[in-house]
Amino acid sequence: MGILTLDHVFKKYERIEAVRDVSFEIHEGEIFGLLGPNGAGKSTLINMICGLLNITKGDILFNGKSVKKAYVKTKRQMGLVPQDIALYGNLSAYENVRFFCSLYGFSGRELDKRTVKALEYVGLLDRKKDKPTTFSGGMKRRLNIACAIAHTPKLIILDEPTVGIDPQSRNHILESIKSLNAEGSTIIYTSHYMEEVEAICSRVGIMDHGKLIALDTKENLKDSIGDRRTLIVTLEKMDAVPLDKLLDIQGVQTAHLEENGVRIHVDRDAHNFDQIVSYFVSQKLQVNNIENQTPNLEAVFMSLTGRTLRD
Ligand SMILES: Nc1ncnc2c1ncn2[C@@H]1O[C@H](COP(=O)(O)OP(=O)(O)OP(=O)(O)O)[C@@H](O)[C@H]1O
Repeated sequence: MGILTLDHVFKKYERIEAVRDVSFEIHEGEIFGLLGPNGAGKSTLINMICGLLNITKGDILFNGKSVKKAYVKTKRQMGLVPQDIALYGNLSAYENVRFFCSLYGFSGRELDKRTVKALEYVGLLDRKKDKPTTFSGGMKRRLNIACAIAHTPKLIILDEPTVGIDPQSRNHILESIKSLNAEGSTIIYTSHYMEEVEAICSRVGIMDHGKLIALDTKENLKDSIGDRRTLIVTLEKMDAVPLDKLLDIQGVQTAHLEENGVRIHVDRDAHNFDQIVSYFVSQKLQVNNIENQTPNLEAVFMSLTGRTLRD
């Protein structure tokens, strides 16, 4: 049995059905990626897992016990890094972590030891005396993570922890997640950045409009669209780009306009490069670049929904 089981979970807000019949299992020891565009229902699902939101229908079991019941001991084994940063501005970094960890029943030397370790994990020990109000966005996010992990939870859930931060903090966060996992924590990582999910997760669930539309290892997901390649054609100007004639070229499966050009899916073995270039030339559209992409999770999402993750 998995560490976490979602069994036909629904969530209905007043008017919106944000989560619709989602079922899956999280295996102990894995880094599971929950990928989906804004509004897909990821945060709603996460908040139900942590018991912060009521489940409209269905159930979620953590270590075999329903999260609907307030089993304090069970809940202590979860750590949530929420999307919105939750820190006390008038406390130092050290005091913030210490406070959150104390809520889990730790005190004295053990509490201090855990506080130091968590700050070390996120690379903020040298700033322990400073208040978060003096921190950059990335440092605040790292401190937020330290507060959620100091009690060494078995399951750590991170809800888009890298939104709007600098690349250095982002790398730091991704590395800390890998280390926490190597030390035994199971991780759920939600994001709409497919590069991050590809970099650290082993299995991936893809959500869209409240539904789980795919779940597998990232390799299997990419293999599932292995019958095609993606060409990204960058154009000098985007005046008028008729796509219908492109679809007449043998081996072209789909074509979508993007900000600076056209994204074209072609059969994996198609030899239609010349015809595609000739088509743009015939339309008097100057081609600045053509990128031949190997399948990634963005392509999987595109293949399932016809949209990009950031539409
Ligand atoms: N408290 C709420 N009341 C009503 N509707 C809500 C509430 N919270 C979320 N929603 C709606 O539920 C849907 C799913 O939102 P949710 O925040 O779970 O998505 P998400 O995948 O986490 O997206 P994001 O990355 O933007 O947070 C959206 O349509 C959103 O507008």
